[in-house]
Amino acid sequence: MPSKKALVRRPSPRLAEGLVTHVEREKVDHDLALEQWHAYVEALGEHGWETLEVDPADDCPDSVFVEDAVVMYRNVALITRPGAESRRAETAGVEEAVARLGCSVNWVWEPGTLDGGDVLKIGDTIYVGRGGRTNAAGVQQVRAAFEPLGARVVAVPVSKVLHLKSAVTALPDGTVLGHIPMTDAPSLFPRFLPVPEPSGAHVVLLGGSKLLMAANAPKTADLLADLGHEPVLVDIGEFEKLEGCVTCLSVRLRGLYA
Ligand SMILES: NC(=O)NCCC[C@H](N)C(=O)O
Repeated sequence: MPSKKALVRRPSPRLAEGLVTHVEREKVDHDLALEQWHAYVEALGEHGWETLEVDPADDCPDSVFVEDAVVMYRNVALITRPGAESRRAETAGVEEAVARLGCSVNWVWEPGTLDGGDVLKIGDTIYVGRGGRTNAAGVQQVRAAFEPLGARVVAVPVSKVLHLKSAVTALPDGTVLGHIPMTDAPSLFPRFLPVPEPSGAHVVLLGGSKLLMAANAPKTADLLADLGHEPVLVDIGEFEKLEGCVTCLSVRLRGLYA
């Protein structure tokens, strides 16, 4: 049975200083963010996920966005080299956490840069967004790490948003969900479902037909419920002010050899 463990990382006291690139800076309410983070972790737990906390990185404002520090494929963890220099110190704690869980560990090296938010896995196809955070050498290093294990890596341009997964994610049946104004090349995906809200493009697959989604995409939640999915809504508004979304607050580990 696949593992249902997920890594999460408690927000740094410096969260409000997190990077913003494509949005205007808005004041982040730290207490509310912490409350939203706990509710997010609880939602994972309620749906059968054992959450494991990576040691906090209090000096790194963006460390709560733990998915950017590692990409998992089967039992192999590829430790990233984040495109933003201020985020590079985040990876050490994540590396330790995945190594402790028995993953085989690999690294992205200079000149490569890669953020986990640019990597969308659908079965054995790994889409990698080449954009502001992930460069061509980073894409190539994902190929080198995972293609020998049976993956096929497809590079996708990203220019309108921070990460590939800010624009698109995928449903359990592999259909790619995206908000058209944020997506560079929807035609690259074999099945594409346009959604009416920017946050509606982000789903975390909880298992079965359950989809973890941001509460501020009600029209998309209705659309997906009407298609037979079961949206589970969480308010992550404070993280969205920093260009975070539901996907980036956890790393699900499904290929562990426990
Ligand atoms: N994978 C993600 O969507 N990560 C969000 C990262 C947000 C953070 N403020 C950043 O700019 O790096």
